[in-house]
Amino acid sequence: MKPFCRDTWVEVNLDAISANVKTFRNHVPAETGIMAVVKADGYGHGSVEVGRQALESGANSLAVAMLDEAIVLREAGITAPILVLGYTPATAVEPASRLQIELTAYNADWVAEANLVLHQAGLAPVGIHIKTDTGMGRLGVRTAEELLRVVNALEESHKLAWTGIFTHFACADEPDTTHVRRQHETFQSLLQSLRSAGKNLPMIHCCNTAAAIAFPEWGYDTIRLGIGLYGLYPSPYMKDRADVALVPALSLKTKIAHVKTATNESFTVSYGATYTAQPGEQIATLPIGYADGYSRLLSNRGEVLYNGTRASIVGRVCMDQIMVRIEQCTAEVDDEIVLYGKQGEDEISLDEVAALIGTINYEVPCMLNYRIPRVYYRNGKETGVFHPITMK
Ligand SMILES: Cc1ncc(COP(=O)(O)O)cc1O
Repeated sequence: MKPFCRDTWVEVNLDAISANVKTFRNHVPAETGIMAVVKADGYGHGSVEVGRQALESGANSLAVAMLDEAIVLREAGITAPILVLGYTPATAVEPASRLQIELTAYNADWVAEANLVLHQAGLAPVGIHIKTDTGMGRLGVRTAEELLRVVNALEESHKLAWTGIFTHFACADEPDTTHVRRQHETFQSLLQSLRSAGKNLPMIHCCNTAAAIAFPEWGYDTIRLGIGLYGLYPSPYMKDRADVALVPALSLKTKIAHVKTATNESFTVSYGATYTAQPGEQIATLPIGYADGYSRLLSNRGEVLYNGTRASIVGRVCMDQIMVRIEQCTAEVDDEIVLYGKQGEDEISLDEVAALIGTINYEVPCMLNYRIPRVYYRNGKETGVFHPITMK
């Protein structure tokens, strides 16, 4: 029995994940590792399968946004180092010890509280990466004094080990490098302040995909590879630079559920009757909608691929279905449609969809939710399916 009952699915090309890891492997210095960022369920691609493939292809560790995401990876049997990049409440740190997951810290009081929680539970020490805020304005210490306080608190702790220090860039994907260079200089100054205080520095990292592309020499001990892992560029500017050739890994496909031909001038389509089909137009109904994470902003604007050619979305995107106009009028039920990805000589890229709905390519795959199964391919063959609705 097929593991899903609706013919709408995401295809993830694991060969693309592998190729993208190897591209960055060759782009950054040999001594720089690769930390594959698989937060948000692998940017919508599936964190377990993408994480496994990235590690097999040369990544050294994984990163996620929250401890819950790291637990999923450990429960799937992944034993590689995992770093939680976001905030973890001190009261919630026990699983990080039990499953040996590294956490991020930037506050001496948090260190003391987390140390007490682990001490009272009699658990093993947890590795901690200190986050510095050099200009992202999100999480992290901002001054050398704060930083030294956190380092000293970690050194006094018996249940937390200082294993890394990092920062995150806000504008590394832009042509004007003023901000990113200023952030890197601030980061270097903070690192130097610790060396001057006699501290030996653990793992150092600062590069996201954009900085890894533009400043590979800032790789330090590892880059944190997110969007580039999935074959997407952080910005149009980074794509135009063409420093690295990336292969998009995700496609979104469905099959026609119903076909009809407009018979008269009053043939309106979808809620609000915002589209009137001309007599003779062929309208196909597709089983995907905004409740799947396919944006309603594509109403009367988006396009899909049928038989290698474009078909316009007509009418409003519904919760579970959309309608498209088939120009050749040759469509039949069960014909395959590509919503994101390639078909024939054409491609509907995530960049194109993101521009249409006024967002960035990062958000488009992250929107695809639990209702859509992920089907994985390697060497052109299906290797597995993960369907959140029916599988744990
Ligand atoms: C702290 C942190 N680090 C790294 C990333 C990955 O960024 P890209 O997807 O742009 O590579 C995200 C993030 O929040």
